[in-house]
Amino acid sequence: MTASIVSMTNVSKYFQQLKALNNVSLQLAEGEVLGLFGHNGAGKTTMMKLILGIEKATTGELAIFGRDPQSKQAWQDRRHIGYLPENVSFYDHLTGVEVLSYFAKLKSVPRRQVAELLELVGLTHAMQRKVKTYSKGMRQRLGLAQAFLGEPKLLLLDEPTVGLDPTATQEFYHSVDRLKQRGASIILCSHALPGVEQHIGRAMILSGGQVIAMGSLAQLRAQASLPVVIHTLGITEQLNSDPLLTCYKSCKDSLHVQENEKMAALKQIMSYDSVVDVRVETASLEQLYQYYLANGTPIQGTA
Ligand SMILES: Nc1ncnc2c1ncn2[C@@H]1O[C@H](COP(=O)(O)OP(=O)(O)OP(=O)(O)O)[C@@H](O)[C@H]1O
Repeated sequence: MTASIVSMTNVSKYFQQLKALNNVSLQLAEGEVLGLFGHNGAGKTTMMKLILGIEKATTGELAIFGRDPQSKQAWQDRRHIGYLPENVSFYDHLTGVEVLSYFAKLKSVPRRQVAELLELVGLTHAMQRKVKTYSKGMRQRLGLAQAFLGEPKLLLLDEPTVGLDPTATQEFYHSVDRLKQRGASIILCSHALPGVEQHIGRAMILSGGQVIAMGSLAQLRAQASLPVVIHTLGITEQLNSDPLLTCYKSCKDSLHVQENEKMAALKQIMSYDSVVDVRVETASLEQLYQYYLANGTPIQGTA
């Protein structure tokens, strides 16, 4: 078994009496993308800071690339970490290309990557302009380019799509997918849930510093037992008369069915010649998030 890129075992972080993180465990494998979710103050940024070695855990075990992030040797590993902080800020009087060249030098990354990354995030046209003239979205794009420098093996992205327009958001997720394919492990923290789900392997939901849900979306859906919604067209009458279909909660042309009953319901629906269309909708990340915030209980142990 390959070693985890991020290994956290029963990690807690206290700020005086406040438990910002409480008994959190995580094993993040190479090439895995974890979505980290939670309300304001849930502990997401604290977790990233512990992984970066900016903050020290109060209790618990942490290993990044197999090493304690507080150890002297860990500074070398940080070259392989890309970090986009929540509120990105740069030297305003420098141009875009100067800012990125500066970070490239700090990370010992070849200069050619600067132009490549500016192109990737769509800033080539503005690279000679001072950052103080950049819009919010342009600053965010520059922040992403900075995080992508040196093809990091571990990427920590705090609210990466804030301020990005829909095209830039899509391009950002393409970059995430590409880095993942090349083996990078990614922790992606976002309040903008729609659009995230197809790019993450697992989700962790934090509440008050504690993990209240952890797993793939399929696992979280199964645990939550949220119904699958089957939308139909052309069988309104049968939905109200067929006893094999009226037993499911029906709303106009839709049925609310438990996952394990889905195929039986679909077979029955398809037995009618008049059926024109069928669409199956599973619980979205947003719905799962709301469900676990309302019903989740703290999870202990290795995840
Ligand atoms: N240096 C600090 N000193 C004292 N308390 C802190 C410190 N850093 C964070 N906290 C507290 O720890 C808790 C978790 O904060 P954190 O920034 O990790 O939350 P978050 O999930 O990232 O929130 P947001 O979504 O608003 O960014 C909050 O109550 C916060 O006030």
